[in-house]
Amino acid sequence: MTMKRKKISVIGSGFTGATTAFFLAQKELGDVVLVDIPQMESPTKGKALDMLEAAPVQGFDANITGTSNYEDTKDSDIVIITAGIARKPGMSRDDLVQTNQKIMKMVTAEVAKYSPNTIIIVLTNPVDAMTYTAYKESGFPKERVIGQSGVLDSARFRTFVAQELNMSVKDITGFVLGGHGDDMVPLVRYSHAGGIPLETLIPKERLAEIVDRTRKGGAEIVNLLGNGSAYYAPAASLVEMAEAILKDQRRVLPSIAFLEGEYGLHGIYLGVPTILGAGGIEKIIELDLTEAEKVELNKSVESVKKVMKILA
Ligand SMILES: NC(=O)C1=CN([C@@H]2O[C@H](COP(=O)(O)OP(=O)(O)OC[C@H]3O[C@@H](n4cnc5c(N)ncnc54)[C@H](O)[C@@H]3O)[C@@H](O)[C@H]2O)C=CC1
Ligand SMILES: O=C([O-])CC(=O)C(=O)O
Repeated sequence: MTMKRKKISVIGSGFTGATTAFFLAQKELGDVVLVDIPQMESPTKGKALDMLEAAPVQGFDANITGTSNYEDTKDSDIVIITAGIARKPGMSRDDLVQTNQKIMKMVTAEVAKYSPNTIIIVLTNPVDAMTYTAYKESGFPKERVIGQSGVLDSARFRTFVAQELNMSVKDITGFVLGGHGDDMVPLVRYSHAGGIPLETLIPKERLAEIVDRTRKGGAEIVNLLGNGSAYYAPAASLVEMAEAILKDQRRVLPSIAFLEGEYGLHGIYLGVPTILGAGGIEKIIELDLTEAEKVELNKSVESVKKVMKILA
């Protein structure tokens, strides 16, 4: 029996796109096609070749190519969209909406034309609204258009908790609900260290500080970098989602999913716990929320709706 390699296209060959391409190849999840605009074709080809030349040293079997021609993305199993501008210190993610919506529309149209059966994962900010844009523009079923925020936000939360407790990050779980903005909702009640509820291990005030740092985790990196936003942890998060889909793992991961009644919400893309498998979002998991958590979630929903109103 011959096993065909998977094909993964990554649109946008900037910091997040290039890093994602490299992680995908290192994990041998498939052959990677890295796409950018024609003016960026040469550096995109250069990055792809440079990565490919790491293969003999690191010992991975995956082809990586750079292009500005969407024909090269034909019949992708997964397309990851990172195309667009990133924020600079002092900006919010929402300040990117007008520019990135235009880019998202153009990119999605090309992606859908050449890979009508693919699964799209969106990273571009403001990601809840951009995932909605890709959904509308592609005409794909909602299960096949997914956004990335919760894996990253939970990873930040888990990092800070592991540091606080001086424990392995491997044993820390976290759950972040809502939009990818400053009022995201890290669900402490559903977070554990080695199966032990965090609330029994960390004093309330410290937990509140960790939640606050998580909410501002993107801005913390933006301020440190000075000229761009995070890319290693975002790329790692995209790859975890892509792997769950490509290998039909049915992982329980937070994704930005289209809600039609879940959590009492309709017609909005928002970060919720999901099962990711071969079909994309196989299931949205509804958690019981306390009244206080509901209030926090609604605040986050209002922020996402405000950005969605700007969409043309
Ligand atoms: N959802 C999340 O958790 C995260 C989202 N982001 C977002 O991801 C996006 C990308 O970030 P970076 O890679 O750091 O930015 P970057 O500026 O390094 O790369 C963006 C790339 O997109 C390309 N691009 C622009 N228009 C395009 C088009 N029409 N077609 C194809 N490519 C196009 C640019 O030429 C550039 O190479 C930003 O919007 C950023 O805010 C970044 C980190 C986490
Ligand atoms: O903060 C940003 O602009 C990029 C991003 O979404 C993140 O790192 O969480």
